[in-house]
Amino acid sequence: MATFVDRVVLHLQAGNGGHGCASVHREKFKPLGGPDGGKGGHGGDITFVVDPAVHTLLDFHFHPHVKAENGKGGAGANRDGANGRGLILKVPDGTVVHSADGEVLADLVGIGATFDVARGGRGGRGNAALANSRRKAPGFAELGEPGEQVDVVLELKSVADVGLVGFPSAGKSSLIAVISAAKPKIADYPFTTLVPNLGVVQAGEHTFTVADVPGLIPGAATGKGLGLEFLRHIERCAVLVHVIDMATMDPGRDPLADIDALEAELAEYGGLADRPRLVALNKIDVPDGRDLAEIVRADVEAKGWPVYEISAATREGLQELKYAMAAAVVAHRAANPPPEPTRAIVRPKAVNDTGFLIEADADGGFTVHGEKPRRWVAQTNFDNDEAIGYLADRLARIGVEDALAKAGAVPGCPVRIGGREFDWQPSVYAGVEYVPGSRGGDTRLEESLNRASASQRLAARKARRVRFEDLAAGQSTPGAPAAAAEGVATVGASAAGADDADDAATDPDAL
Ligand SMILES: Nc1nc2c(ncn2[C@@H]2O[C@H](COP(=O)(O)OP(=O)(O)OP(=O)(O)O)[C@@H](O)[C@H]2O)c(=O)[nH]1
Ligand SMILES: [Mg+2]
Repeated sequence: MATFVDRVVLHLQAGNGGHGCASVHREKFKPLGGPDGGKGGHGGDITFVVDPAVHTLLDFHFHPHVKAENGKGGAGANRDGANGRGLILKVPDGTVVHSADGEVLADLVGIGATFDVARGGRGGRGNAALANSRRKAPGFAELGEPGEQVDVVLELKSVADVGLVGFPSAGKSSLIAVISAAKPKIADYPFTTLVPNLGVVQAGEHTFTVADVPGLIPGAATGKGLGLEFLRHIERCAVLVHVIDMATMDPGRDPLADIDALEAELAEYGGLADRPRLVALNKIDVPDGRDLAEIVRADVEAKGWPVYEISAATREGLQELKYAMAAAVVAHRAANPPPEPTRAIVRPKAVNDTGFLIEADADGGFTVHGEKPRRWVAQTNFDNDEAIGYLADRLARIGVEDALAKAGAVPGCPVRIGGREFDWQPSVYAGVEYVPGSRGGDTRLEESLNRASASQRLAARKARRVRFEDLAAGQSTPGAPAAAAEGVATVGASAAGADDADDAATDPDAL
């Protein structure tokens, strides 16, 4: 029988985005025909899907490193790169996905349940897409983003209808072997069963699954023996069957004490109180076994649970037990319709796509947190000055530069964004000359203050109009030519102002 693997650590790497391309269109008699670099394809995602044909996590055990395909790079003539193929990993029903630090990311129950676990990186834009009215022929393109890299722990909680509960060597594996086609290991030493065995049982027209799990000893709920392994698998069973050993020679153990000990562990684990119980008194074929069973039967029945005297060795009493199990499972199914497969699971990580946050570091530097700054840094080719300037423009536009200045950054101090470290040089990358003024002042601000205000410009325009009207009326004055020249200059200045505003409003990089 194939090894049953119910816990694996997986290292997942979604595909990287393809790089955008920087290319210039060339044609005869048209040497510089404009930018035509295409964008890179997106990297492939990694998704878990519950598949009915998969029963263990064994495949992942042998292949714990999984990588989806990268996006292809863009090319000239506006050719976009192909997207990387996504990977669909088939997992068994009842797989729980944990993050490396133990947080439950998804609980995959029901055929078809899916979970997008690692997202591929976005492809970079080519220089054709980066061109705008100001930057007509960008000599750079965006890099593709790296795909998400995550480590997860997959854990399989068996989804069986009936769980067999009992002390080690009570005969649980022997029972599942005789009522189903499962061939578990059976031996006369405790903890023979280390991982659960699942068997399919047919009773009349009903079919159900039975899980034989490792033996339980007192203290299991706190981790003794293989207790937690055992309890994890019992958690999802609809019906529990106590398998009680009628032939144990251990001093201090008797059937009722065994049941009480098992119940105490189940109660400590919690959440199992509502499961219907059956009691199978096993090994009645041994001398005294049958007598013992008859003696304790009444006491067990007093707990309100149906009792079956069986022998896994001689197969006595198995039919009644099988039919009783089937009846309990059918009753449970009728009361609890099968769970809807979880198709869309909201990713637990909140994606902040709006802003950024500045954190002061111990060494006098600053770290900028935020989805956009992180992504923009990842998209930047640091071998290309134009691309670096573009990054600085983008960061300045959402206010990172101002916020750093406010937080107390001084030129030259380290600023960390998306795992990279920069020396902060305000506005230099953006190509704007920064001339430090007096403390609290800024020469650029003073220049703009010297400009005529809107009301002054309006007054000048009115004055001009009056003079033109005067001219039209034929009242020539000696000051008119000078006034006309002043008017032209004013108009020119305001037109330049409008240009600035237009650029800022239509710049697609604000995205
Ligand atoms: N005489 C007799 N022996 C049995 C019967 N059922 C099981 N045994 C024996 O009891 C021993 C333990 O059986 P297992 O089926 O391995 O017990 P288990 O409950 O699965 O034990 P663990 O896996 O260790 O928890 C084996 O030697 C079996 O042959 C029975 O009905 N009659
Ligand atoms: Mg066993």
